Amino acid sequence: MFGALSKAVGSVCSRQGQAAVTGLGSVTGHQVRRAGHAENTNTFIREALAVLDLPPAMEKIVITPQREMTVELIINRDDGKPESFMGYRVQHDNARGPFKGGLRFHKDADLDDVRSLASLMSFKTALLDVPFGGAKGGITVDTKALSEHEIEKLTRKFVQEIKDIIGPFRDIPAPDVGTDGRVMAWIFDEYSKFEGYSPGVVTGKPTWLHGSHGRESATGRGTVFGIKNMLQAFGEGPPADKTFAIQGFGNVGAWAGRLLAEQGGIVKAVSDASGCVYDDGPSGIDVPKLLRHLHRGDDLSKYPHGQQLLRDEIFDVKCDVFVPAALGGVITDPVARKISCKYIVEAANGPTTPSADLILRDRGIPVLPDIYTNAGGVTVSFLEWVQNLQNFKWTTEQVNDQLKTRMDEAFQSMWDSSQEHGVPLRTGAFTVSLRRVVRATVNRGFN
Ligand SMILES: NC(=O)C1=CN([C@@H]2O[C@H](COP(=O)(O)OP(=O)(O)OC[C@H]3O[C@@H](n4cnc5c(N)ncnc54)[C@H](OP(=O)(O)O)[C@@H]3O)[C@@H](O)[C@H]2O)C=CC1
Ligand SMILES: O=C(O)CCC(=O)C(=O)O
Repeated sequence: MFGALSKAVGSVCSRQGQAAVTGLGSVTGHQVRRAGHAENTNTFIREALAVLDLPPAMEKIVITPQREMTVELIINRDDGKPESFMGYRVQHDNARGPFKGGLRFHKDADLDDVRSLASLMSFKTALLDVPFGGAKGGITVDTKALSEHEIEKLTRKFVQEIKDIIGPFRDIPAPDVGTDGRVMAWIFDEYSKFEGYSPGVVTGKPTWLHGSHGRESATGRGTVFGIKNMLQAFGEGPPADKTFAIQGFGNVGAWAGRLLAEQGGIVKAVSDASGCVYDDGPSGIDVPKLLRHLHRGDDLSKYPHGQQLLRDEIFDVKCDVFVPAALGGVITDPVARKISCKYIVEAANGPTTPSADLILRDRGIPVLPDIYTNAGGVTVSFLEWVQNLQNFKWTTEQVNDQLKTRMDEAFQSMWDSSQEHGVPLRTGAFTVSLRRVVRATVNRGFN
């Protein structure tokens, strides 16, 4: 086993030159179109595995999730009629610490989606070197069709069904698409009914209920730290005066947009599910004004300033940096062929398909990968969990400083590995993570 370990953690391998061919060459565009999201993630993992000289058994071990739970959730709707929903929790890997990852409430969430997102979590926590493994959960539900009371009942039902496999040292959920601090508070409350007062069972809670300062903004803020690091590494200078287009204007997209604008970045276009706003003026969209419009409950598609485009016309906007911050699988082959930006920064999880990724490489458009870009969320979740265990509260400045330090360090590791192996940043990121996950797995043993 120590032979395997030294192979696992040893340095470069002779196969690195073949990586692009070995990793993605075996996956044709046709296969990728048929494959689900999990297979897309696995393609990226396999490409990094081909760079590292790991024992062959490791491929199955790092790809296979440890546990997948599917539960039926029946609630009485407000009209008194029962309705059944499906919920999922996939625990991918816990070699480096308790399972960790968000909960997605969305009409298209399914087991395959959640499986892919769980796997990304294991490699994200490893890249940021926070002592967690990876998990993800979800419920197939259109939250826009449910009342707040119905969403609360559904959340509590979900906790009742998964309570035996979560816990502060077992598996710690957090927000993702369609969930927020309010949902995390219900999870904390429902779990505590069974196991006693347990703030550490979930992160992303409201700051007045054991949540951490800085968690709500953390993923967007981390994205902006990532953009700065990337621009600097490519010799471009700071974000000021660079142009941005942001797909998705929820928690992550809106925070990234707000912070970029504060730093002099020009946000030319933003979109959500309802449409796209575009402003080609010298200062772009007035982001605070747009946020005020949205906070009043008005649709983005009804924003009276700038120009209204169709939702997917955001991909046609010429900009320096395109930031997908919505759902996975949106950068497909046709999008990759036409997109008109210098860099893509994946604030969303899994936005680029493997075949589109190849097209972007051919076009020389660098991609800052999801497992790095959006890792600010889980990093501050880790800080929240630590505060919960200590029953202590840090200041916003302390949290944001820690976040910056960790995003900077992770960037350097990813960059160095990418340079060392002559591979794209995504493969560089996965090689760093895989080494850490495999080392922990092998050190802990299998008996
Ligand atoms: N929240 C977090 O801390 C983290 C989130 N992420 C990832 O970031 C991404 C966004 O998550 P988050 O901001 O939390 O989610 P939210 O639910 O807060 O926001 C999602 C946004 O995406 C928009 N959207 C949905 N479909 C489309 C579409 N087809 N085109 C354009 N916009 C669309 C939504 O629009 P509408 O409101 O109109 O439906 C909404 O603006 C996800 O990929 C998530 O996994 C990653 C790490 C942590
Ligand atoms: O904060 C967390 O624990 C996880 C957030 C998340 O789901 C993600 O990073 O994709």
